[in-house]
Amino acid sequence: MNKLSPSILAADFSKLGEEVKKIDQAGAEYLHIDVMDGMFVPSISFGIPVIKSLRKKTSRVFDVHLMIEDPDRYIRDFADAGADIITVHYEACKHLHRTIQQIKECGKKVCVALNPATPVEVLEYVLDDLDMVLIMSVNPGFGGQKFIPFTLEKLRKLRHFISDRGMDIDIEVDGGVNLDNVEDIIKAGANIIVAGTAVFSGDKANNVKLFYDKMK
Ligand SMILES: O=C(CO)[C@H](O)[C@H](O)COP(=O)(O)O
Ligand SMILES: [Fe+2]
Repeated sequence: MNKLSPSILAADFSKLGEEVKKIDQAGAEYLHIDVMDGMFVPSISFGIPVIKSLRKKTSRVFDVHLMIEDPDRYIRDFADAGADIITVHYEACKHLHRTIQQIKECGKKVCVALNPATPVEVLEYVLDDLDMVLIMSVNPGFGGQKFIPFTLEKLRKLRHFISDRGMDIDIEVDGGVNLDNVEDIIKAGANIIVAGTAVFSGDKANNVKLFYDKMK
């Protein structure tokens, strides 16, 4: 099933609770929460206290995208704050296998994100332990960037890589997704769609509806 995961990075932070309620009521099944540390990526966004307070506003799936160096230091804290899925970057983990086990020990779903330049083959030995793979379709760090076209081919490659191994795990795509490219992205193999700017600009509830119409 295809699902939408609106990225709150594009929301109005001065009324975050209301914005989250609006997209929840519009039917978005996931909430994409971008945590940035100013080290792995240039920006600093928000962290654990924000997730804790949002947890009181919605029971939707919290899809927490950690763009932080050495995420092992904070896995337990993000799990306790209310994350359902914890995504770590391949490029930010010194010992990826250990980090994945830590997330599983917290009882949370595990996702590994790959930057645009990272090949899908790096996941060979950990794929069995993953619930989802996140393909970055922009270089992480900012919302509102342009979708990088070669990542479509990468999505196709990953879908084959997974099915060749007799598996069926979620593929999430993140960065520059909009109503004009989402159908091609789904055709290429993604089934969890992150969209920030394209959901939070203008009529949010209608944008969620328009995405789900295209994602059928
Ligand atoms: O991880 C991210 C940036 O690093 C964001 O999730 C992503 O950029 C979504 O925003 P938009 O849809 O505006 O591109
Ligand atoms: Fe993200």
